[in-house]
Amino acid sequence: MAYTSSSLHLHKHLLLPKTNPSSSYSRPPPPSFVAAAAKINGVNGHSSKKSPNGKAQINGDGKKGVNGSGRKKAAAQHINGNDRIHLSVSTGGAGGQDGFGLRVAFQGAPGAYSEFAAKTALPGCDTVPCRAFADALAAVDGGAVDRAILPVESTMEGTALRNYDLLLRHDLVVVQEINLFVHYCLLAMPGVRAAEVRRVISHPMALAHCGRALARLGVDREPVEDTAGAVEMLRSNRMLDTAAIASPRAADLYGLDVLAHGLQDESWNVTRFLLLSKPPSPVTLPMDADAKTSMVVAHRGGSMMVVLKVLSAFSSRNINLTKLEVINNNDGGGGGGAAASAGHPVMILDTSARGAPTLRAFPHVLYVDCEGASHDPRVLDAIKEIERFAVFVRVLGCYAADSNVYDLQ
Ligand SMILES: O=C(O)C(=O)C[C@]1(C(=O)O)C=C[C@@H](O)C=C1
Repeated sequence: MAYTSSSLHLHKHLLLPKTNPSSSYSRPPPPSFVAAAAKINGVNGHSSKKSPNGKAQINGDGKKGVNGSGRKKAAAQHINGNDRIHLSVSTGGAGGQDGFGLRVAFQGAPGAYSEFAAKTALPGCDTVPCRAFADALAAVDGGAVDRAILPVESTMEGTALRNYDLLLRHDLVVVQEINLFVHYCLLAMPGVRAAEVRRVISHPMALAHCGRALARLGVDREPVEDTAGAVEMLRSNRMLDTAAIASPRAADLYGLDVLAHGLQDESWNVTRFLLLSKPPSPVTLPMDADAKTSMVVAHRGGSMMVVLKVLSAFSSRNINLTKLEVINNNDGGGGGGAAASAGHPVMILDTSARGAPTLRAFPHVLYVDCEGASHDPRVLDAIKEIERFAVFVRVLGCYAADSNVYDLQ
């Protein structure tokens, strides 16, 4: 196989006992957007807070956003339960720490999970729907918006390699992480019964996450751009033999019936999103903050030895890793792996050199997230050590560590 990827999922929340969120799905969702942080036992002990955010919003294309129904009053919590960090974060430029005045691009129609993640990160922001993730990243890169939100991994699928591919091609920095609990519902036009459904449409990831339930239903599956886009399509074409997989919020937003809750094969289904900005990072963290640093390391191959050296660079300084993904493309010849870039080297924008940033091709790459800020001398030393044997290291961002998992209940 030309292109392989293996990951060590070191996310703390994956190591913790599973809650059973599906138990609460039998009741309909509350009418308002209330993102309640499900605190993860024993991780950081920080409590979550709620802050009012009742702003109705219309996105640039005239569509209503998450809070756009006019009757919705959003009560989203602060993203960081840790006051010390939260209070020290400044979003820079326009907008306060809750994101008021900031425009955040997301992929999908209003009501997509990505939009909820953006509103969880920055409750006061204005969300801007984009057709594709590439459009969302181009929008922030080009200055049309202030931030973009990107799903980068999920407990069910691992790393979203296509989205990493996109991220690495841009000169963007990670400014925040958000773990969102993703529970899927089967939505249909009002009055349609489950027995009448012949086809289910949704984002490919959602269809994959609900494979067993869909097999039980014996329906055709059709991928579309995003979950909320599926709902919108269903609604505008008044499809009576088709259902969509999307969030209960999307059902509420578009006025559809929820035929079934908690459709995902695994009850514990969390997607990790990154909030991206143009550099320099508008977020400043104090030296002693609980922070994370994300980086990409390109090397000459012989991966397992390199992996050991990378692990040693961190472990010898007592630095914990929260992610390590190994990407190898051995022949560069367009082979048939499962990843978006199967058979192709990873393209990374090199912003380190003087002059214009250049796109460079690397067949052997590691995606690494470590605990600690990029200005922490221990992290700096570890990176320096890695630079001695790696071909190239790019720090993708330094941000407040947030191991909470946010739920839309
Ligand atoms: O389609 C959406 O609603 C999205 O926000 C995208 C997306 C993804 O790409 O992973 C986000 C979270 C869910 O896992 C399903 C789909």
